[in-house]
Amino acid sequence: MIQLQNVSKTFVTGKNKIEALNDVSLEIQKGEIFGVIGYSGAGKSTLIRCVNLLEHPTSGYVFVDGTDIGGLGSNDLRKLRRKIGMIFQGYNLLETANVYDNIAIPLKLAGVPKKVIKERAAKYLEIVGLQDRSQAFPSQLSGGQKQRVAIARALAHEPEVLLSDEATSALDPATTDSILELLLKVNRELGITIFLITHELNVIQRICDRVAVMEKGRIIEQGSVVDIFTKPREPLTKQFVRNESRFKIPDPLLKELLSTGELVNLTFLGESAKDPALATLARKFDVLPSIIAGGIDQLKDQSIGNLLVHLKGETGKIRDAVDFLQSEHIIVEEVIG
Ligand SMILES: Nc1ncnc2c1ncn2[C@@H]1O[C@H](COP(=O)(O)OP(=O)(O)OP(=O)(O)O)[C@@H](O)[C@H]1O
Repeated sequence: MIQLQNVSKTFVTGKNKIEALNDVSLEIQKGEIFGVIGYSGAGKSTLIRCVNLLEHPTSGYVFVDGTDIGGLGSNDLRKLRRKIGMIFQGYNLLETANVYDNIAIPLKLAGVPKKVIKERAAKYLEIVGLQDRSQAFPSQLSGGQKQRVAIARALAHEPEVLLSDEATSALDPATTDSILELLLKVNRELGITIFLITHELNVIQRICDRVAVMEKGRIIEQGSVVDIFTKPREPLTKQFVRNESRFKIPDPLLKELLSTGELVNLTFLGESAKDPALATLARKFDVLPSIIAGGIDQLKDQSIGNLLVHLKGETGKIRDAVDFLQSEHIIVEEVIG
């Protein structure tokens, strides 16, 4: 649906040159939710803005539905932009217009007939759960409701793709969850492809199919959300994943546990969650496992179990036990002090 090929973007301000994007290549499939995660300044906003040419790449190509959008004239570009809706962290609503007009005015400017405008406003306000608030002004709405209006406004153009620029970053956790649920509904029920950028792993975890990690204008790692969660390779990816989902062991406890055995993080996926693997360690390998901590991460379509386990036994036997766990498709990571 969207392809970025070797996209670079350099901003020149006075004597300074900022390489906001450096040779970025990505492919977003039709119907998926694709997220880009990175810290502030990584280049995420610049990247997403290249998809609808709010920002023009310095070099490289952007294809939407097979069309090289860099080569489009202004008329065709306007048509293409109708295929692509966008929502923002700051909502970008017209404060002086009520909810209905926030949806209706852009449609009117796009030449949509009045009757269709009415139908679409009703339809999409219902989808976002604000059918009763069409006469309210943005100042009378909560942040979550404002984002719902912005989503309805974007959907009312019946786009194929929705771009989301940190849409939940200004919202509290419960409201974030409800907006993420809405984005999932938009993806599943309306079949809209979603390309989002965020600095919150929770957003990636809850709704994305695939993710790219961005640092200093480059994509440093990308893959399915499950792979990135279970087998992060790059230090930054590990930092995102561990901060969110791994156990923080107090130093004194860590020292004590390491002085009496080995400490391993076990990650269970799918079928491996059902095997009585830990019981086997004691029976077959003479290794005593003690569970120190445990948790479950819920991803979009599956859950991942995590256990922090202390293994007590002879070193050779612990090695055999770890080999056995790996043969059972459990991901084993040694915790070192
Ligand atoms: N219009 C601009 N002119 C000059 N520099 C810019 C411009 N837009 C972005 N930059 C610079 O490009 C780099 C990437 O910025 P960008 O906003 O894309 O990052 P980001 O990952 O989205 O971060 P944030 O979440 O803080 O916006 C930064 O160093 C930023 O200062």
